[in-house]
Amino acid sequence: MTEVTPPVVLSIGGSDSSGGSGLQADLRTFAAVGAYGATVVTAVVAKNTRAAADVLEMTPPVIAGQLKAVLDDLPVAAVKTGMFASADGIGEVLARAKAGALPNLVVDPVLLNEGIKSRRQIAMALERLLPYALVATPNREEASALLGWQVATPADMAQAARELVSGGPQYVVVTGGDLVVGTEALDAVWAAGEERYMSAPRITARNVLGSGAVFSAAIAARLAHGDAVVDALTYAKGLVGRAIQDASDWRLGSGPGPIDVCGWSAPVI
Ligand SMILES: Nc1ncnc2c1ncn2[C@@H]1O[C@H](COP(=O)(O)OP(=O)(O)O)[C@@H](O)[C@H]1O
Ligand SMILES: Cc1ncc(COP(=O)(O)O)c(N)n1
Repeated sequence: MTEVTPPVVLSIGGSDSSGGSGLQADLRTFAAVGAYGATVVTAVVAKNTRAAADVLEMTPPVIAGQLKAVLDDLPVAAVKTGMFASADGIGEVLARAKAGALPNLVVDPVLLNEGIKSRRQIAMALERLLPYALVATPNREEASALLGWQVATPADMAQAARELVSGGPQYVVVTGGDLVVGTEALDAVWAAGEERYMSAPRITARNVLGSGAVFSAAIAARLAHGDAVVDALTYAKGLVGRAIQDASDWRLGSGPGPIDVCGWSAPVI
């Protein structure tokens, strides 16, 4: 059945001037999944497909003002958080999460390496936000930073997911986009007390920019549509794989470019 009004998903994160990741990727993903996207900008990142040049942080009052404007008005059904430039910015989101105002919260604990002054403080603030998340989606490096040990192997990823669940979120996916295990793209999932892996064919592709953003945004969008969490995870895994595949011939920028979440280059069957 077609919904009359699309479900609203709120993305809280950074603007990526290249358009490949961050809020821009989230909005494309929401559109591709049939959800309406609202945004809270936490930072403006000057970057292209080669490197990030500069990060302009939004102040906590600016973040709080955007949160208030959206949450006072729109029927937000799911929320995704991405990049933050400071721990104080996360504090504003945490206050709303504690007040129960952020339904179906998906936390992608983005920890950028370039242009960020206080990575450790951001990681600690994200740890405080995680108990309010329904789903968390760290990649291996982010899981390592959150837990303080090196998440290397698939067994480590499963252990990391289990440890992060004990810190609060009900579901944790440790993504392994950069892990080469045979021909598989492997993610470790801790879901409803059970450990499992999600696996899909690994695509040899140079364009993988925004894969993590698309994955977590698709989860939030499907949750907004009313999917059970495991169904939303399965959907997102399929979508990101297809998007990487369909963008494999794209030449947008001279570094790793964006992925085809909208299916513009999908084969016509
Ligand atoms: N080359 C690839 N082929 C297939 N799936 C991939 C590939 N790279 C990443 N993925 C998938 O994309 C999702 C995002 O993972 P990842 O790339 O680890 O996130 P991030 O961008 O945060 O580092 C995961 O489901 C991962 O398995
Ligand atoms: C502004 C900004 N920059 C980078 C990322 C990480 O992107 P990904 O991990 O999905 O490639 C992000 N979520 N937001």
